[in-house]
Amino acid sequence: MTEYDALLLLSFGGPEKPDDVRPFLENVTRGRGVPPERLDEVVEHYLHFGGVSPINRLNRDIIATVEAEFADAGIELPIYFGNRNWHPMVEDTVARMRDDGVRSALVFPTSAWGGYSGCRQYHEDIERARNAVGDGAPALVKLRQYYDHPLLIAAFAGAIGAAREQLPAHQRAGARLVFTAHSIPVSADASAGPPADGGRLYSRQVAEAARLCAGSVGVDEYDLVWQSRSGPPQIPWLEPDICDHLDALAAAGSEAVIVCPVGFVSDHLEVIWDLDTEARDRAAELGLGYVRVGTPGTDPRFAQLVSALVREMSEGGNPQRLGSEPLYGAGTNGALCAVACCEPPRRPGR
Ligand SMILES: CC1=C(CCC(=O)O)c2cc3nc(cc4[nH]c(cc5[nH]c(cc1n2)c(C)c5CCC(=O)O)c(CCC(=O)O)c4C)C(CCC(=O)O)=C3C
Ligand SMILES: [Fe+2]
Repeated sequence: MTEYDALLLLSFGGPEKPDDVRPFLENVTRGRGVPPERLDEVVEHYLHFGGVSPINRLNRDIIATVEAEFADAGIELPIYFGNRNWHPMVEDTVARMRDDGVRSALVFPTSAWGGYSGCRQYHEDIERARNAVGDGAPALVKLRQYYDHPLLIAAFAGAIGAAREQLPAHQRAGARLVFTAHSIPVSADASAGPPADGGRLYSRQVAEAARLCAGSVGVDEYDLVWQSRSGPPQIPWLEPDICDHLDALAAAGSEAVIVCPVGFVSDHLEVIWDLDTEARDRAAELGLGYVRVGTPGTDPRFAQLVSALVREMSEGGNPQRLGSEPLYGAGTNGALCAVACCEPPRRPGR
């Protein structure tokens, strides 16, 4: 059994006060060709919530539930928290880990998926942080993708059932189940995963997770749509967009929707703005009943999932999983998990 001294929860990061919003967005979009008009729009989304993204608080809540779960499970690993784009920055956290004497740590990413943004970029964060710390930086071993883990699917399935109960009784049976995940450029999806697997690893994993969740709640007919597209309008991203899809459902005579944010582990800004604000308003205009499914982050099964991944990595054994799409994502010190996996798109100016 390999010995590890700590777990690092590695996430995206978000602003915690109005003055943080611009510098945070500059970190996120550095060199990525996101047009200024889109950025101005996103600034407004954050300011709508007082300039505070819920994401850091949610990650601290996740850490608290995982600490309790580790205590129950007899896993003696302190948990550290670091982000890609905002404080606590992963570089600072890894420096603190070194100062605390951590030699070797597991890294739990808050994205369940393959693809550049959801997986490879986390390897890059690990490598950048270790380089910044230099001598004595701990070895960092990233945990694998977990999009089809039975505990994740069970948490979503439970939340779908609970959401259905929130609809008025007469809408429950007929409500359309709609899964949604973060859109990415079609070109980024095409290069997601090792080329030998044929690409599209992100959208294939999302589609499989949706199928598994629907199956767990006994629903045969459902939809998968995308949200929160960014980038210049002439570049194609995964479609249909959630709001366009609500129009189509209303036109086809649907009376209500159950919207499941299968692509997100917690209620961060894309969920509370794009779903709880924009999509909900659209549904109201269309006269569609609307309920949004809760995310799994604070479900005890999510903490158990972290324990299970830690055990799997330290004790070996086959991954517990329900799906069959290719599964990657584990790597040491930022090394890629497979040859040419999730090559980043070429962007202007790079
Ligand atoms: C696949 C995916 C996930 C899920 C996997 C994972 O969780 O990692 C995710 C998560 C998140 N994305 C987030 C925020 C943002 N994403 C942006 C931009 C982008 N996201 C992309 C993809 C993804 N993003 C892409 C292809 C871009 C275009 C620019 C680029 O090529 O990188 C921008 C720039 C402005 C905009 O254009 O919207 C912001 C502010 C937050 C924090 C929210 C909060 O504060 O609560 C979280 C968790
Ligand atoms: Fe994003």
